[in-house]
Amino acid sequence: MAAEHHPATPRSDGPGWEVDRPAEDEISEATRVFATAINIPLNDLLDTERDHPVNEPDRFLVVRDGGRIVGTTNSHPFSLTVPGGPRPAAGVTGVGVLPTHRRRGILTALLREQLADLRRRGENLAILWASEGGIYGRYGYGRAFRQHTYSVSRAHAALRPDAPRDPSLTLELAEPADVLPDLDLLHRAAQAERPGGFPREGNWWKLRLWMLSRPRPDTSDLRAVLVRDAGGHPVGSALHRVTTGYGEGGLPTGTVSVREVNALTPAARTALYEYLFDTDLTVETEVVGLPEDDPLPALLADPAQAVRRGGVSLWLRLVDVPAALAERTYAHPLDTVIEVADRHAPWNAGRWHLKTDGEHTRVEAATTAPDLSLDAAHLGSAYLGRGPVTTHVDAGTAVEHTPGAAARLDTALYTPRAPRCDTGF
Ligand SMILES: CC(=O)SCCNC(=O)CCNC(=O)[C@H](O)C(C)(C)COP(=O)(O)OP(=O)(O)OC[C@H]1O[C@@H](n2cnc3c(N)ncnc32)[C@H](O)[C@@H]1OP(=O)(O)O
Repeated sequence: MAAEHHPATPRSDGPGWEVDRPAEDEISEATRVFATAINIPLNDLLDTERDHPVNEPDRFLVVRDGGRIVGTTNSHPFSLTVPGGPRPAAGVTGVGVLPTHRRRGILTALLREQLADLRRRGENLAILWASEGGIYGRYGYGRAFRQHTYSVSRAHAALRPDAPRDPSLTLELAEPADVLPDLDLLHRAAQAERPGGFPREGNWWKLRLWMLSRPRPDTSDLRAVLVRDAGGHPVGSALHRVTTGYGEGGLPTGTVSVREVNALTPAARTALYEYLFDTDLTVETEVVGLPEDDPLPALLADPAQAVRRGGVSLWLRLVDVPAALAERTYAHPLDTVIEVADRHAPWNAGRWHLKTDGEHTRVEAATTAPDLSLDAAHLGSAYLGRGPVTTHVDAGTAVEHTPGAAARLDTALYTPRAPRCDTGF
C-alpha cells in the first residue's frame, strides 16, 4: 500500500486533485484502496470481482498522490425504473479515500468529475447506497427512500382470515441457482411495478446470490421457495435462510431471514408469508428490504405485534436536471418555474420552466420569476415521488415564492406505489 501521507492544509473544494481513469493493471490497486477505505477484507472484493465481473473498467475514476492511487469511485450502468418506465442511470459505488488522505477534497474532486462523466454518457440519474447519511447531500444526492425490515414473531404470525388463499397453488423449495429463470421472471415483474429498482442483467443475479449465500455461523444455505399456479407457472418467490439457535432448556430460538419476496398475485403473497412464518425450530421471521407501503402489515391479523425498523436508504441525484425532469411522467399536469442551486454540477444551476400534461413534458431554461427555489438534492429526494419538497420548505432549506407551489410539485411527482430497490451494488 504505502501511499505516503503528506499533511496539507485541509480543503474540500475539489480543485487541485487530478481525477483520472486507472490503467487496466491498476484496477486491483484501486480495489485495494476501496477495501482499505471501507474496512472490508480485500479477498471479499477480489472474489466478487473475479467470479462475477460486473465492473466496467472505464467507469472507474481515481485520484493519485505521488503516483499511488489514494481515492476511488466507480459506477455501474443500470436501467432504473422511474415513473414512466425504465431509464438509463448510474449506480455509484466503490467510493473510498485512504485514511491517510481524508478531508483534503479528494472525494469532492472524484464526485464532481464523475457527474461530468455520467452526463457525457447520457445517464441523467445517479443512485447510490450511502455508507453514512452525512456524506452525499452536499453533492446534490437526496435520500429518495428507505428500506424497511419487519420482524414477526411466530406467536403473532397469523394472517387475517380474509387474506386471499388459493388451494390450487403449490410450494416448491429449490436451490436458487436451479430456478434462476423463474426468480428472474418474478423479479422483473416486481421491478416494473414500482420505481427505484432495476432488473438484474448480466452477472447481477450471480453477485446477488453470492452476497446472500456468504457463510454465516449456524445458518442454513440460501433457499428459494417458489409458488406455482395450477398450470405450473411461477407466481411467487422468496429467498431466505434459517439461523439455528437453542436457548434455556434447549428450546429452539431460530430465525427465518427473508431477503426477497416477489408475488404476482395477492394469493401467492399469502402462500409465501404463511410458509415463511411457520418454520419449525424458529420463533421469528425477519423480512428485510420491504418498501414503505408493503402489504405485509395489511395481511397480519395483529399488525401491532410486528416490529418495523428502518433500514438502508437509496440516494438519488439528477445528473442533468432538465433532462431527468423531462424523462419521467407525472401524476398531474403542472406548469411551474423552479430555481435550482447546484454547486457541483453547474450546468443544472438556474431557472427551469417545467410544463407537463402528465405524459408529455418540456423543461426549458426560464427567465421569469421562480415559483420555488431549491437545491438539486431536494429534487433528488423528490424524484421517485415519496420525498416531499414541502418538507424542505417547512424546514426552511427550500423557499416557496408562489404559495402552494411546493405542494403542486409534490402532487405531480407523486407515485402511488412507494419505491423499492432490492439489489446491493
Ligand atoms: C456509494 C459508496 O461507495 S458509499 C462508501 C463511502 N465510503 C466510505 O464510507 C469509506 C470510508 N470513508 C472514506 O473513504 C472517506 O472519508 C470519504 C470518501 C467518505 C470522504 O472522502 P474525503 O476525501 O475525506 O472527502 P472530502 O475531503 O472531499 O470532503 C468533502 C466534504 O464532505 C465531508 N465529509 C467527508 N466524509 C464525511 C462523512 N463520513 N460524514 C460527514 N461528512 C463527511 C467533509 O467534511 C467535507 O465537508 P465540507 O465540504 O463541508 O468541507
